[in-house]
Amino acid sequence: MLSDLSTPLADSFMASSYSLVTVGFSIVIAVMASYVTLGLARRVHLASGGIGRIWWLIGSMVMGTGIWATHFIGMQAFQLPILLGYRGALTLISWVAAVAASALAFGVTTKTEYRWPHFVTASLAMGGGICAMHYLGMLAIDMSIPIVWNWSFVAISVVIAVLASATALSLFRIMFSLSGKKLRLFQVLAALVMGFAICGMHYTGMSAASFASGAICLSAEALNGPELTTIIVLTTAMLLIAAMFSTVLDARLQSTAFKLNESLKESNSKLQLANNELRQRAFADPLTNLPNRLLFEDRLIHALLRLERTNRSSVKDRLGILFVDLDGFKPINDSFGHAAGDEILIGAAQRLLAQARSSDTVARVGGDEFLVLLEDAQDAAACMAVANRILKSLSQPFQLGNKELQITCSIGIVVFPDHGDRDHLIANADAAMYVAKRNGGNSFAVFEPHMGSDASEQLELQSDLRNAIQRQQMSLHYQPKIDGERGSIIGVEALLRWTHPERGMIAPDIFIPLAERFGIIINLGNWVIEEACRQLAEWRGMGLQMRVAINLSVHQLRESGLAERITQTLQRHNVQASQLLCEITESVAMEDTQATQRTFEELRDIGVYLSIDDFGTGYSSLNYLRQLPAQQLKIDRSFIRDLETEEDARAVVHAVVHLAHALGLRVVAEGVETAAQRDILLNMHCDELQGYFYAKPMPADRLLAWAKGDKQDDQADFSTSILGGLS
Ligand SMILES: Nc1nc2c(ncn2[C@@H]2O[C@H](COP(=O)(O)O[C@H]3[C@@H](O)[C@H](n4cnc5c(=O)[nH]c(N)nc54)O[C@@H]3COP(=O)(O)O)[C@@H](O)[C@H]2O)c(=O)[nH]1
Repeated sequence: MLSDLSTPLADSFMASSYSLVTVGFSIVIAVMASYVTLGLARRVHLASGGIGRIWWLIGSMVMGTGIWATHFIGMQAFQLPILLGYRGALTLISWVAAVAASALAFGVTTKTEYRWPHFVTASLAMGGGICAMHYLGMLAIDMSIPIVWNWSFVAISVVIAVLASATALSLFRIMFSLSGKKLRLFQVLAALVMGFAICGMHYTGMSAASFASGAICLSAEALNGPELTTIIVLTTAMLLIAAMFSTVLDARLQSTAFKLNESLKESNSKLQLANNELRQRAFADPLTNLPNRLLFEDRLIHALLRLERTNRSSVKDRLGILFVDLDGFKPINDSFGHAAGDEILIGAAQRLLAQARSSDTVARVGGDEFLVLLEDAQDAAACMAVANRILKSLSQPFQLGNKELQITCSIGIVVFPDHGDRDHLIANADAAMYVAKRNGGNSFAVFEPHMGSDASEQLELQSDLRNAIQRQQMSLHYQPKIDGERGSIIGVEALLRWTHPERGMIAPDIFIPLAERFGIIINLGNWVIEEACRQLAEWRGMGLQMRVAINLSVHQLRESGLAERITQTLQRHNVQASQLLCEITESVAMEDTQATQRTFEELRDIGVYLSIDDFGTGYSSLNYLRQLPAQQLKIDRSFIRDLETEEDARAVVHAVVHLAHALGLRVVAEGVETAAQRDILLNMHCDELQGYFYAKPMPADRLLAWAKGDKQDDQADFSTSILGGLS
């Protein structure tokens, strides 16, 4: 079908017409080429490196070829009375121009950085490329009379090409941020606008050209006719189909890759969450959410490394560690239940955090044990200030429902680098804490070397201690107690001794705390009960009636069945219960009042005598002590030491003697070292006296020899036994 679309400029020009089908075909080619190219160009934007460059090359070829094909198909639709043909070289150059312009335009538009200058460059390149291709293509027609140009139409064709390209590229740019249906819509829109740019330019450009009547085409024998159309159509169609196919394939691959990537991201984030959870569990205490020992040690290592870096030339900065152990936590847990215990622990953790700075670390490292790492502590005084705040804060009552519970704590302090090397800091803080605890709790102690906390040494010692009984390294030494009125021996205190094969005699001050901490004290205590009863039986066989005092640890008090065990041991050795006296230090009695009360009553029931040891060192409630079925009160030797020099000490001892007598208790003074002390105590009507003035603790056989006269002149006589003298 032919249609006259031309506007002849004058009679001297040939009439022209268009085949509408071929025009339509050229438009389809232009739109399709644009659609495929935009898809490819999007691949360029999404892909990276070499792949992106390949897509860019293919896209530029498809677009360039599309423009070029649109032009030549448009030329096939253009009908003149003469046959037109095209010079090969210029035809090729026009193709190169179209491909190059497309390459430039898409190269710029697909860049991540895209501003106004990029937009203008791309639009000019695209529009200019379409025009260049068209007019080079027209130049390839070699006419005997040159084509006459209407320059206004030429200009309009250029404007159409540039503006439509700019619009198409803008739509194309928007496509980058879209997906799904919107993306397809914008791709179609951009392809239509780009198709309009190519065709609009071409057909406007063709209206600008007039062919003179009588002119002939000198290149008519070059590229021409239906063959040319077939070649163009087939090449273009194949190129478009191949490009479209590869775009779809790539889109699928990209989408699969995208999905894989997304699922990988999702798996990664799940993995990350799981990792965080594991980390949290590995490094945090689940009850209080505080760091656990592992995390504390890690933070400590880092803090020490930082400190070592800043202190390279001299000690400028220090760090402190506070070992905080709650006093009396176990009884609360036992009496009020674990839920109450948990609440106390959570509350204690919060109070500790409130006393620390945000740069400090508060960790829970055991049942009721906490560690506080004070970074940038200036000195021990700064740590002590924090310790004081903690003591104050923890001693405030805890509100549990309608109950008010009160606890205290013991704190051990170490300062690095003053108190030992990095590997022993926590052990040293622990040792200092233990000293604070043994001093009655609710206090702190700063580490001193004699606290003997060398961790490896302690480990070695405790392992030796476990075998000490079996290896017969344990023995009891006995220190006489002298009756104040009669001046004769009224009994002895059995004191445990450990003869270590390499270290020699180890003092109970060192191994008893170790035994308590490592759970060996029960065995040792049982051995003491057994040995004391055996010795009593042996002495009885020799005609000596003796009362032996043994020391009980808080752990023994808490153990159920102590009274039963003592009863069985007494029976086995056929010893009267009244021959055994159990000493419990005041602070132990106060630490676990329920256990003390219960055990004291059981021991009283079986007939064993009871004594409150080291009286005056703890924070006793006299009302509570009054309720304990004890027969004796032993005044701590620190008061006896100061009797001669300090009026205060005399006043205290005097008051204690009166108080004890008022409560029906006998009073024992320990640590009597001088005759003057003895005289003062006797004047105060102290019932019993014990101390180096009379005799140091000694093995049973030495005690016998000593009793038979192997002693200094003014020392007590062991010749008579007065068992039964106590009421
Ligand atoms: N749970 C158990 N504790 C025990 C047992 N055996 C001993 N211990 C406790 O160990 C602490 C140290 O005991 P030790 O080194 O034996 O010291 C005792 C005496 O030697 C000492 N003492 C006695 N007289 C004087 C004196 O005049 N001056 C002076 N400086 N020290 C003296 O006092 C210790 C006895 O104290 P106490 O028990 O308070 O009467 C000590 O706390 C023991 O209790 C055991 O088997 N189980």
